Amino acid sequence: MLRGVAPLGGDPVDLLLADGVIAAAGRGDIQAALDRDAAAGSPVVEVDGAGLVALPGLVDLHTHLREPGREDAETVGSGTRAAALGGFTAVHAMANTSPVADTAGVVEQVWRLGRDAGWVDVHPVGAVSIGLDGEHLAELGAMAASAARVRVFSDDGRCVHDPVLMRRALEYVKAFDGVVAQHAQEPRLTVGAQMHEGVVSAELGLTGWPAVAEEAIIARDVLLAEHVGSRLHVCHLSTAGSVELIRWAKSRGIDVTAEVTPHHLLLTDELARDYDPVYKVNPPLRTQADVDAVRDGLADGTIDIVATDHAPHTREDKDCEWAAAAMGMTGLETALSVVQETMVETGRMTWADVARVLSEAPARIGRVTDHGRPLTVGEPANLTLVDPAARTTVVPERQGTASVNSPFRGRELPGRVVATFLRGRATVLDGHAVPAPSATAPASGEVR
Ligand SMILES: NC(=O)N[C@@H](CC(=O)O)C(=O)O
Repeated sequence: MLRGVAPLGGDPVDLLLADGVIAAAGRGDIQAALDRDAAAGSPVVEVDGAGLVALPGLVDLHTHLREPGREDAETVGSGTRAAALGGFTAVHAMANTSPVADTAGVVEQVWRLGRDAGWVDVHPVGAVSIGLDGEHLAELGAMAASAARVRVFSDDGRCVHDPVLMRRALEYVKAFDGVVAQHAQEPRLTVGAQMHEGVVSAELGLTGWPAVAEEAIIARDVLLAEHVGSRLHVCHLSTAGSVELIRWAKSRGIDVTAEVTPHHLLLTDELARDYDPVYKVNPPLRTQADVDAVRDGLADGTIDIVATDHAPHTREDKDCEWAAAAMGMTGLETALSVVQETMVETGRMTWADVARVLSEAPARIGRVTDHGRPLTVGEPANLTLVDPAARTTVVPERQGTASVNSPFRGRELPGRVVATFLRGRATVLDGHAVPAPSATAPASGEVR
């Protein structure tokens, strides 16, 4: 029973979660349902929701869980616990694992690990090309037909740079309503790239990653998507020019969606000046003009979603000189706070907009039908409760993720995830992770 929560920041109501769904909403109805449950001896957990905003459980279209292969950086268990702590109830696990998730066998393994961990629903992303080699199409149909029901395909970490392979992938996924999520990076324009190409890279003497390398691929791909009449999704869009291209493509009716990461909404390439590799990421942090453009694009709907690109790396891979360090930063546990700071507190977005970009739209793009739903009676009880008045200082060592490469270390951010519910069961209560009861134990974490 959630007392006095504010769905999407609106008027407070009581929500009764039972049998995996929102069983009742309001006041009088709830008391009658509660009395029935108490008489039946059902366990009742009460949450005082005063001051809390209720959002549909967040859905991440872009998470690196690292298992199989790099369990020293993250496992499906640690990564999905981090996700729950960040308010997520579903994540899409990227395919750049070892082995690569390019067969039905690997995607089913990741899906099963997620189900057994029980923190969030894990939807594996299938690789577009075998071994991410960019040459041979992977078994997309077999992955779509597997138990993991893959609908999102991506070589993320690498760009599908061959236009013929990209065209084939776009054509092929139509058969099962899939989508190709492109990591837009023209490889020839970014050989040896270390950071955004601009004033700062010139001053630091680091090889630049020019905006045009992203924009050239996006321009090509929206035209390919139009030509074959398929769905295209653009991963971690980062430049002002990319926003303009997506705006143009949408105005032509091209079926394209785009994501921006929390770090590209807040941080700039100026941070590279102290050569701390925690700020090294792909695509790189850009300029303030780019940050302003992606905020505008997200606010006006050109950019559809915020996706974390949670990319955990070990200390060995990050605590070294800039040029040798791996690219990527963690993000699951700070995403909502960064969106609150950059979009809500600046007056650009409401909590209903936050629900759209962090839950409803990513669920729709990934064809996840039981997440991103309205908070109304009869809907699956996948939701998160946020205290927008709280402020939290980021301490990576205290987070759920197994890696500590957060670019927000020491920064105070607004908002705190107080509770998360997956089909009515609390995965987070009072800001702490609540492990799933084993399959045989009574459902004591279930909230009524
Ligand atoms: N975003 C990153 O900087 N890194 C990602 C892959 C990628 O998107 O390049 C990773 O897997 O580490």
